[in-house]
Amino acid sequence: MNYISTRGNVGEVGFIDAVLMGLADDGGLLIPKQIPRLSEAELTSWSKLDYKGLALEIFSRYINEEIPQDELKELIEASYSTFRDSDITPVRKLNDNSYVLELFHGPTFAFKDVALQFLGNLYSYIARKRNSIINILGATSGDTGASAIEGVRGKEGIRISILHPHQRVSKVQELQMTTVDDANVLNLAVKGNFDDCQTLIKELFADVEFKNKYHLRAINSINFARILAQTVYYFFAYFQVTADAPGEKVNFSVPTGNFGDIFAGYLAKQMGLPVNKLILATNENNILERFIKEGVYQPGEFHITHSPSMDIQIASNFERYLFYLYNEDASQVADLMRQFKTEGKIVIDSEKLKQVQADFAAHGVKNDECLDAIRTTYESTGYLLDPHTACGIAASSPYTGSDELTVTLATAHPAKFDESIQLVNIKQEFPVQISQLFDKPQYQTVVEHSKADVVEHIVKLYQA
Ligand SMILES: N[C@@H](CCOP(=O)(O)O)C(=O)O
Repeated sequence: MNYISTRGNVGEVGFIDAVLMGLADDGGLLIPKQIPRLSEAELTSWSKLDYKGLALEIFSRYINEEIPQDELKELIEASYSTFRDSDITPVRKLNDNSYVLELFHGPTFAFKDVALQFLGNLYSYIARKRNSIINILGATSGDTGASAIEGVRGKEGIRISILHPHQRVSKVQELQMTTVDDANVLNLAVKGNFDDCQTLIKELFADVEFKNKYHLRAINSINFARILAQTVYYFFAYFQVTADAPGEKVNFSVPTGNFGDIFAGYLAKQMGLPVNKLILATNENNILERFIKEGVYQPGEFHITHSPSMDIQIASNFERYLFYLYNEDASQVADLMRQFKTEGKIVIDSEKLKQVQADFAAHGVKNDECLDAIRTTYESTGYLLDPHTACGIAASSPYTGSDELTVTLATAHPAKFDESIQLVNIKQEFPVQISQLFDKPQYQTVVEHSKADVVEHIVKLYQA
């Protein structure tokens, strides 16, 4: 399997080079040259596999012999042995045909661990095998940063700098990142919002000379390895909920800000998983909802919400979807992205909009609606949702109560967002791994929203 760029100006590369390149050198995103398509027989045989077995099957389709099977198996084993649930991502029934897929049993209590435990180990593997220097640069609205740091802290040959928006992540997210005292970790709290952080790092990745000089590596979902690892739980959940109805189509409701998690679902569907609707759940930062409903992709006003990890205007992985929407025509994608840069928006025609609406449904959840979903779900089932999952549940409501099976991705543990949970007057107990963070000293550097300031700090770490 080789990888190409959504903008068509990068020669084909293998999986490891795609991981190392992160953002494609032409400014686009890397995608597999061909999406592997599964036969019904393969799907049936996969339905009996456990999580790690499924991961091995899926990863093998995208990695080929670059990483020998036994070594890939070891990487998977090491990555998922850190999870607290033996199913890795267990599925719970909420009521009738409605399920939640719990993705928060990894070390930092968020879905990001599923991919970043793997990517952290993969980077170590690449550092050893290829003698490559791994200087990670990432941006976070809270969860990716904590998870990426946890995935590589203290690891030989790896350094990591993470930019987060100063005072715009939850207290627990901040503590998870900034209480880490390993010398290979740098936390920069940028005076700005997540989009500012993401734009800064994308500018640095797009400067290919700088990127190569400092060996910059990505851990955000611009890195295809992130998407790949996240497809596994769609398959896993599908097989759990259709055990008595194999082949039946399933809806997935996905809280998403950067379009990465839902794009992984789209990829699973293109591989042949019987997915019905992909329901895109977002908050008041609703660029993706507006795109799906109206066909216009244009950032709006920035809102601070109860689901801070989704306080995002510009969704990285949107470009990957555009590539498939425009029938894999990289030159059209490059034109559209140029247009976005100059005019600040992309408008698609009615034919394309029909296709978008066949692929996705969308709902932008207002702050009150999010709290309402937490409260009513707790009262009716005793299940406590985190505010992002609550957006997923609210967005899925038109589909639940029917005959259709619907799975909502539970992207984080509620203890990460106690500020929101307190607003509905629910008292929760913190897992010990979280409560102990409050006694630790914090390490972070507050910086202006300035490329020069960020560069100064990260270069110091990378040259250490
Ligand atoms: N919600 C994310 C934002 C970064 O998204 P990513 O999927 O590209 O890493 C976060 O919690 O940091």
